[in-house]
Amino acid sequence: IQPEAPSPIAAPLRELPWAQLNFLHTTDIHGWWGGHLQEASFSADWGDYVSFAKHLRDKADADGSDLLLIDTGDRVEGNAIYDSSKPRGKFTYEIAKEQSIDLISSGNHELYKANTAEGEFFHTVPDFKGNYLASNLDIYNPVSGKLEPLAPRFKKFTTKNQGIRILAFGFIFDFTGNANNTVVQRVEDTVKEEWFKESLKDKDLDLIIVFGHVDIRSNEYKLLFSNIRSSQRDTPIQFFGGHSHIRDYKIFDSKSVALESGRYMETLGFMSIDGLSTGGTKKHAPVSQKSKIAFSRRYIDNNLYSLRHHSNKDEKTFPTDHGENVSKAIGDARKSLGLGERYGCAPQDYWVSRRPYPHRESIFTWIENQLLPQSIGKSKRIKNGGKALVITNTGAIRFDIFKGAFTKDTKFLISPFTSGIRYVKDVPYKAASQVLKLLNNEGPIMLELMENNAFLQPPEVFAARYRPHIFSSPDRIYSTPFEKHAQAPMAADEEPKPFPGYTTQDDAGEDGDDTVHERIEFYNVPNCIQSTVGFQQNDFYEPDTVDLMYNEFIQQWILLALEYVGHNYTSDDTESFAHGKSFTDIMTDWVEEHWSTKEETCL
Ligand SMILES: Nc1ccn([C@@H]2O[C@H](COP(=O)(O)O)[C@@H](O)[C@H]2O)c(=O)n1
Repeated sequence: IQPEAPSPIAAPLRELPWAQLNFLHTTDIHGWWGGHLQEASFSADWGDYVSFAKHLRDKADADGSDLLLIDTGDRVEGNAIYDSSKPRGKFTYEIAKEQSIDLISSGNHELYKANTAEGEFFHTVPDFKGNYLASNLDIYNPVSGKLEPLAPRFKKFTTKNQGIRILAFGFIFDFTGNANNTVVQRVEDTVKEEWFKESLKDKDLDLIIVFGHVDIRSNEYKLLFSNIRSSQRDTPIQFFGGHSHIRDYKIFDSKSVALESGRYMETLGFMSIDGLSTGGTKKHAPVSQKSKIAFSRRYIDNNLYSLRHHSNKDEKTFPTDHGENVSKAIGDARKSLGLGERYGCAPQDYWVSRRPYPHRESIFTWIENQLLPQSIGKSKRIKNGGKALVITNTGAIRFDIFKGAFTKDTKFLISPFTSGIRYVKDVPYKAASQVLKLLNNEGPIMLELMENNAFLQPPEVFAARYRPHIFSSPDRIYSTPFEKHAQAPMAADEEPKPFPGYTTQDDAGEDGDDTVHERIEFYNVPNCIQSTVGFQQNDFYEPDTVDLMYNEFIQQWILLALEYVGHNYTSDDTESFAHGKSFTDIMTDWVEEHWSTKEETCL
């Protein structure tokens, strides 16, 4: 645990359903190696995970069962430890490789920029040699220039204790936003490949694992399931997914299920299978002689109260030397990056999706009404009487702002990306004012986004397209007041009481979370929000033209929307605002100017 992390809090827990074959699954870590330093529920760090996995491995060795660790990508971008280091990712690879991961794959964030994909090639792939799989991902070898698989396409192996013979594939969804040094092959094309069909002819298998950076309810996994099932009629198939940042579990058929394990080191997904055949040479008799296959899942809140409980350890016996060294290395990296540097004090909480939009506690309402108008309003063009519409995608904002200190750490949690703001000058207002609607409503742009597997909302919100039940209904707004610090210390004889946190509903019911929590509200937000800048309250007439400004990440969709309303602009018609200053820096400057750093407002 990091020295500044809040202490773990006692809570009612559900046990881990330990079985013949067990898994720990992480996904979408996005650089949160240090855990959450403002939330007790998720305050354990990567070093604690190293200790936890060691205890569970020992347990498996002691009772003759097996444990496998899986990570399904998006390890980078989203936390100061990755994004504020120079070069970006300087500490990430060294920290990640301290965990012994059995199956690992790439996410889309490893591929947005060419040098991040090269980071995989030069670091993560060799660090996890033999365990990194890339079933549908190629890279132009940075040394030879030749296109080649980033890592092996598949792997067959036998588990250490039970002798379970496993065939594993590591996929990424049909991502189209990658830099041009990688090639993602669509899943529908990959399943037609000879190597894939050939690998499925193997009759000496006890289990197939499909893991990857893929929403477990996506068309890609649907297709993989039907394809594999048609040649392996009876073999159990275990899927692990990611990308949508949520906890979820899907049942495909009586012998096939899928687990997705959240985001940002909040969740350690636990999965177990009983009743598998064991065709390999096994060192131990099967743990249980169940003839029927049985799957179980648990989503572990990543904090020391949970981790100690599930490993049957206490404060003294839980930390291993290895784990403590990893925690120290994370702490040293954080210190060297100066992440405690304070830019201001947030006067209140601002939420991504715990409040509806618009709302005075919505982070998007703050950006729309204060941050963007006040920052862009200072520009010469606006001061000289110009007007602008400024559009940004909600998915660019990655996390909530908590009342109190806004530090260098906070800056990158909220907005880790390097994108600046660009604009098209003097766009006819009639056209410019239709763009937001086109980006947000069902229609041609939305169809294009879907076809490109691109999205502009936060991933958790986008996940609702397959799971509408995750949204709160608007009339629940204040029915369960959220109190961040509701976790009162317990008296020694008191039973732990539930406090707000994850309350997951999945295909197996509502008992998946290891910690019994009270529900937190979750609201929809649009693809994009828009600020109007330079308009006066008493403006009577519409302007003829405005500057149409936008987060550069969404340029292709802005230009497409303009084309749809009859105005063809190309990227040559666009200019960068403030010499390409990133949105992240624009936000930080605003915070420095408007939110006092005085100690007493930071309590
Ligand atoms: N440079 C970037 C990269 C991504 N986004 C937005 O992030 C969302 C996707 O996040 P995942 O972690 O699920 O890959 C999506 O809304 C993108 O629009 C961005 O704004 N800038």
